[in-house]
Amino acid sequence: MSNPVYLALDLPQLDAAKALASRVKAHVGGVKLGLEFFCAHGHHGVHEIAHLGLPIFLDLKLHDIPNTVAGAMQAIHVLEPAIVTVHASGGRAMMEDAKAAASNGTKVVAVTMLTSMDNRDLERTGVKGGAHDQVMRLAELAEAAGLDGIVCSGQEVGAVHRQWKDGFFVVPGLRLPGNGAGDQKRVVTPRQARDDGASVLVIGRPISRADDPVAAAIAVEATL
Ligand SMILES: O=C(O)c1cc(=O)[nH]c(=O)n1[C@@H]1O[C@H](COP(=O)(O)O)[C@@H](O)[C@H]1O
Repeated sequence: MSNPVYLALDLPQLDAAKALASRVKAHVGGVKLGLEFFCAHGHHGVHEIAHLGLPIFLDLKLHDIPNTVAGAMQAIHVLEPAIVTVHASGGRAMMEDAKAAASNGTKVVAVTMLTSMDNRDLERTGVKGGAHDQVMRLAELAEAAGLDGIVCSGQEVGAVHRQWKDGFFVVPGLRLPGNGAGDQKRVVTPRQARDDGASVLVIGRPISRADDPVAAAIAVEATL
């Protein structure tokens, strides 16, 4: 099985991001370029990282009216991303149009409830019922809209996987014992997420901020 770990390159400097990705390349299955990277370096930055030959997960978390999201999807065809994110809370029509506008080779996945939120945070946004209910509800909506899968925490991926057998599940908020959680609140280990059905394991700071990122990537790989 190929390595399910995607390294989140949340770094402000393009040179530093390129250097980090090329150092850990042999120990990850792909790289994730998110809002910080894309706002700073745009298409040029994505092309630069693509030269390394790893699959690219473009984590843009699109969330707007259907027409605007579809337009954004078309504008990134040229980057040939393996995976792109939209927000499930944008609704069914937005997700349908996002999928219709994406390239055939791109998986479109919907962010359900950010791993940086707990039940209290969710309730403050006006949503009752807790993380499990919210993720299950939005996963059902994403599946009905024809998306490839969702993003959720490792605490919900087992239940979602039982309900959506052939879904593609992206799980961030992963930590080895001893790693600081930082701003993440719904955290599990990479191994637990994989065993519960995650297709992709997103890991950033435990590797990118480690004293020795290569050793940290190897340590994650060794647990899988
Ligand atoms: O869509 C994501 O990738 C994402 C969704 C989510 O709910 N939580 C989450 O942390 N992420 C991303 O996953 C990465 C996690 O980074 P670390 O917490 O440093 O491992 C970041 O790049 C986040 O943008």
